[in-house]
Amino acid sequence: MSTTHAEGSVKVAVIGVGLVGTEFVNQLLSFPSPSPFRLVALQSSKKLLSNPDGLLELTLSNWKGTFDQTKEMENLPKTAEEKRDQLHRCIKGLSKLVKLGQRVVLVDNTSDEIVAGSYPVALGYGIDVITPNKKAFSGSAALYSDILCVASNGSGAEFLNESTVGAGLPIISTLKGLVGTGDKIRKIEGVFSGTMSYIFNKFSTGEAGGDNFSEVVFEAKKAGYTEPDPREDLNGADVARKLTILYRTIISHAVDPQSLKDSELLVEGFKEVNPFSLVPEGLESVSLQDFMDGLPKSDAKFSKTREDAAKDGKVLRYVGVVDLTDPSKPVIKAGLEQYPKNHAFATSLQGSDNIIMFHTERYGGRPLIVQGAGAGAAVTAMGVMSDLLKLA
Ligand SMILES: NC(=O)C1=CN([C@@H]2O[C@H](COP(=O)(O)OP(=O)(O)OC[C@H]3O[C@@H](n4cnc5c(N)ncnc54)[C@H](OP(=O)(O)O)[C@@H]3O)[C@@H](O)[C@H]2O)C=CC1
Ligand SMILES: N[C@@H](CC=O)C(=O)O
Ligand code: NA
Repeated sequence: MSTTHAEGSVKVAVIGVGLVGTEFVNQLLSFPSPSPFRLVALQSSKKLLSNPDGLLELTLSNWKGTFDQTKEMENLPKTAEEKRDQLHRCIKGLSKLVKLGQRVVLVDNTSDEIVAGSYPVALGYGIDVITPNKKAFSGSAALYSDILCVASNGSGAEFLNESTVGAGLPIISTLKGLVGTGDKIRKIEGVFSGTMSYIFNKFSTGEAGGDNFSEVVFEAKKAGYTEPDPREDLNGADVARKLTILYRTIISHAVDPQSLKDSELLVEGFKEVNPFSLVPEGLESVSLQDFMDGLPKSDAKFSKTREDAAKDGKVLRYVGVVDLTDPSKPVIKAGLEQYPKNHAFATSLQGSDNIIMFHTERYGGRPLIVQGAGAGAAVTAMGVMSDLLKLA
């Protein structure tokens, strides 16, 4: 059945058609008619499907086949500079639709730094940016403040990044609601990694014995919870990125972006957080395959840590904290902690669940808590779709 489109529909250009991107396009094309959205471009690292008049006639049942059959781009960009130029040309092409008075959204479903670095260009052309990609908001303060400045300079374009923290869970929107209405954040703490949650919910139940550490890591990868390279999860970088995003969302609220200093925004982003790493020594820089092959050698060490905690009646959980109790000395940290078996982090989490507690002035001694699946294609794409709905 063909989809009809609402007058003045939002034009959507998708970059990144992997796990999350594929599910996102499925959700977009499942939207009931008349759909407020119209796909105008689909791009992977090798293929670009677009139409000079800006519209793609794709349906839920034919889009994947059509994209798979699309020929690879000629003269594929090789260097970072070539990739950036190619991307900027595509964004400039999209800006023609903006000039015609249409709302255009770039949906970045990659984990690519170069794509993330192009957000100021897109926003500058009046193209909205929606993404689950954490790179732009957790990297250098220079890029982050560029994004804030361009987004506030009157082009009317917005950036929305709900799925960068807690996947589809309403974490960013809850935080914006709290700070936007004048509440004071004292501390945000919780289990922020779907991968780490899955691993420790299965690996450390408080009982002796159980699966090997490497087995549960491979299961988390197979389930689509990990980053393309699971070391990004295991070394704490992914949690550090999420904590950086939350911290920056708080401090950039209601402040003129021009007045924010890079030092306030963490000059080097997540690299300043220094999380505890679970990647065994010697496997940090080897190929992904060598890492996977080498991980089982550390199983005994992880089992010992689990048994030591179990002897004290405790379980292991990987937890992150943004502590603003003293706002002049923010503390951002992430690491492997031990919790009693009756603690909320031990009893209430299953699968890839995240649990995030907002301790604020208004909520007093009983924090506002958001909990649920924090990784996986379906829930992540839902968060991206829900951001898109805010613009429709
Ligand atoms: N998986 C999850 O549960 C969650 C993921 N996220 C985030 O969502 C994003 C996507 O994750 P996921 O779908 O799992 O990752 P995948 O690796 O499955 O997909 C990423 C896609 O991006 C494409 N890509 C990479 N670089 C470029 C580029 N320069 N231009 C065009 N396309 C490019 C790749 O194309 P090709 O195949 O051609 O190489 C690939 O298909 C990541 O940023 C991740 O952190 C956020 C929350 C949860
Ligand atoms: N790899 C991430 C995916 C979501 O951000 C995680 O495990 O949480
Ligand atoms: Na979220």
